Amino acid sequence: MDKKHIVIIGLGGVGGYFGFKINQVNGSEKNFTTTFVARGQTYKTVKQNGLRLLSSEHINTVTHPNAICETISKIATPDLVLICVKEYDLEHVCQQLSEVITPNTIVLPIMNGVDITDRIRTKLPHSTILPSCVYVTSHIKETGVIEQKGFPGKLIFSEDQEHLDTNLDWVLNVLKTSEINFEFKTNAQTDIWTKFMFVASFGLITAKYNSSIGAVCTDKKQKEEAIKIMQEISLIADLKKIHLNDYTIENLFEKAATFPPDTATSLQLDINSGKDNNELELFAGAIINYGKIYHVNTPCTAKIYNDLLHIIN
Ligand SMILES: NC(=O)C1=CN([C@@H]2O[C@H](COP(=O)(O)OP(=O)(O)OC[C@H]3O[C@@H](n4cnc5c(N)ncnc54)[C@H](OP(=O)(O)O)[C@@H]3O)[C@@H](O)[C@H]2O)C=CC1
Ligand SMILES: CC(C)(CO)C(=O)C(=O)O
Repeated sequence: MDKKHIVIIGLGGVGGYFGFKINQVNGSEKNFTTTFVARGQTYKTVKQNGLRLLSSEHINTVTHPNAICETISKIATPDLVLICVKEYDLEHVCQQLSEVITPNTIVLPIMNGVDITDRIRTKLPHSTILPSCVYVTSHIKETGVIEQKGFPGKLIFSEDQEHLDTNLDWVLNVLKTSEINFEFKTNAQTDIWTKFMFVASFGLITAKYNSSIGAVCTDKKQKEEAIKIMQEISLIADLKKIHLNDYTIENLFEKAATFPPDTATSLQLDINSGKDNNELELFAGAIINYGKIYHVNTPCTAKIYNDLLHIIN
């Protein structure tokens, strides 16, 4: 049987972490073929030196893929594509992917956001797309070097309700042999919205105060603002018939307490480092838009959205 071809697009915090794990096990067992897609200096550095992951989970810190491409157009017959980019790059990635995928390619986005699967489906209408969410604390330490801190990253994903006949056994097997901490579900919508509630509230507040997950848990003002954002999201989720439990907000603060207290969020890092792009629209923009659609007032999110626009501009 032909070896499966696994492609990881984006070697940042998330793609670098999960891509490293998948590739490292492949390095020793060679059960499948891996291609990394990276651009610019990341492409050059990883091509030359391999991908480095600094993590307490791995003693060997370097891994070399079977192939590395600078553009998606160079990928041939992928069986599984992990999309690990920021949301502002998603449209472009999907556009390019539409030229190279086969009818059997499975797409697994590993990103934040509640509408990622729908957005990919508009560009790749015939593909199997696995809805997911992820908890991990990892970032680009320097070009080609990813640093991961705290507990092992956790991926939660589900089958595609529109492609229930797609065989996912081999995908689950790849994740298992790669020692990736994952949960596979029939439906992951509740998990995706719970994660959204977590990252949108902690992301927006840490970005506004340039603080940390620990500070949002302990500072009275930051915690109150985070809770208000969570309540706004919870009202929207209710109207969308996404069933969050009565203790979700409490549980999310318990979850936050399991992160190293000084953990920064990805939104905070992007906004406070003055990057040209950030995921403010994915978080605050989405809450405000859903609020308009479902007639839910979102004053706290709107205020922080405006505060952050001032910081950015
Ligand atoms: N980091 C974290 O701890 C967590 C992040 N997330 C979410 O995961 C997603 C990914 O985030 P993260 O990994 O942190 O983002 P990063 O910015 O660290 O990495 C994204 C990478 O994708 C690359 N990229 C973008 N477009 C392309 C392309 N067309 N071809 C090749 N490479 C491309 C970027 O390249 P370049 O460097 O050239 O811009 C960048 O290196 C986001 O939605 C984020 O919110 C979720 C949980 C935790
Ligand atoms: C909050 C965190 C670190 C949890 O995984 C995250 O998703 C992000 O910063 O994007």
